[in-house]
Parts: sequence; C-alpha cells; structure tokens
Amino acid sequence: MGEVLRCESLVRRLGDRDVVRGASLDLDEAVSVALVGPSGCGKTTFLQMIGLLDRPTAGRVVLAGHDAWSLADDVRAELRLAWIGFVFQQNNLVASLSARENVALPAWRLGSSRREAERAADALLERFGLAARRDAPPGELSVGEAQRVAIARALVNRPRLVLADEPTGSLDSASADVVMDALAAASALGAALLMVTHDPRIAARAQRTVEMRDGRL
Ligand SMILES: Nc1ncnc2c1ncn2[C@@H]1O[C@H](COP(=O)(O)OP(=O)(O)OP(=O)(O)O)[C@@H](O)[C@H]1O
Repeated sequence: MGEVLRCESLVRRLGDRDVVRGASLDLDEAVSVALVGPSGCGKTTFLQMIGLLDRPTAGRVVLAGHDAWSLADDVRAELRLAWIGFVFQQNNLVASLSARENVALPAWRLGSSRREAERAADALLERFGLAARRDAPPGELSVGEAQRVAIARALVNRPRLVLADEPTGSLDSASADVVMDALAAASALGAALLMVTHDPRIAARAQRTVEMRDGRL
C-alpha cells in the first residue's frame, strides 16, 4: 500500500500551552481511521495542521513525499488543492454561489474548464441525491443537504487524503448514513480517510480508531 501521509511529532503551541504534544501518524491509501478523544484534547488542531491550514510549532507533515510545511506558500496551496479534501464541522460553503458552483469551484481552481468542473460537480450531486437542488444557494439548503454539498466539494478533485472534522455532527441519522457512505466510497476508491468523530457508530465504520488524549495519540 502506498503511503499518503506521514506526520512526525507534530506540536502546536497556542497561547501558553502545547495543545498538540508530539503526535505522529501514518496513513496509507484506502485506509480509514477514526480519531476520537474528549472535547478540547486537540483533535481539530491536529487535523488543521495535517490539512495544511495551521502551521505546526514543531514536527513535519509529509504528504505525497513532500515536507509540506517547508514548501513555499503557493506550492503548498496547490498541493492542498490537488491532494486534500477537507470536510469542516461547519460546511463553509460560499453563500453567494449555488450548490453546483460550490462543488465545481475547487476543480476549476485546479485547472479544469468550467464545463468539466460542472460536469464533475453534477455527477457528485447526483450521487448524493442532490441533483434537484443544484441551483440552490447554501442558505436554501437543509443542514444535511448543505453538509452533503460540502462533502461533494471535498471529493471533486479526487483527493488522496480526505480529512473530516465531525462530518455528521449536525445531521440526523439518515443524513449521517448518506454522508458516511460517501466518505466510505472515497476511501474504497483509494483515498486515505481520517475523521474526527464523537459518534461510536461512525467510528465503528472506520478500519482503525486512534485516540487522542491531552494532545497525544
Ligand atoms: N487560539 C487559541 N489560544 C489558546 N488556546 C486555544 C486556542 N484555540 C484553541 N485552544 C485550545 O486548544 C485546545 C484544543 O482545541 P481543539 O479544538 O483542537 O480540541 P478538540 O479535541 O477538537 O475539541 P472538540 O472535540 O470539542 O472539537 C482547547 O482546549 C482549546 O480551548
């Protein structure tokens, strides 16, 4: 199995304390890992360093063989766009764009034509049962619909690494199942999946569970 991600001894100091204190983790392609742990133990902070959103105080994130945090900012942004799909706790959709445009945007930014990007977006929206909602702006979607759009957006560039921070936290159990099926499908297609969850039912669907306590895995 090919290695997708290796993080080595990640530390993140926030204020006067280390919130993440030397966390190391390897992920190979097609694996799914649930990250669990008590509220405030550092899970989101850890995920944001891996997702190239928050610079570690110490340690390395090796993604696709690159020491990601030593790259120039624009190169790192490009690596992130091509390799990582991030599903946030809040969906972070762009309010002024339609569901379809939100999903298409990362593909277009990565270099697809508008037409190709929209075709890829439509295929994902259809798979998530949202074909009829594609022209709606996020403000007109239910919480569950919006989260499925956010997952479609995260998957549109066929990322090798999918990071999800409580992707089903705000969903009823039927919508949570649809979301989980989508994430499981991405991992079956070869992506490495790392998801933070408090839900034991969701964690049970991952191949492996890793626990964080006090900033350590
Ligand atoms: N800017 C900051 N300055 C100081 N402390 C911070 C800052 N941001 C977050 N923290 C603290 O860092 C700790 C870890 O936060 P983090 O969000 O990573 O935890 P978590 O495990 O994801 O929690 P939850 O499960 O509740 O989402 C918390 O105790 C939080 O209060």
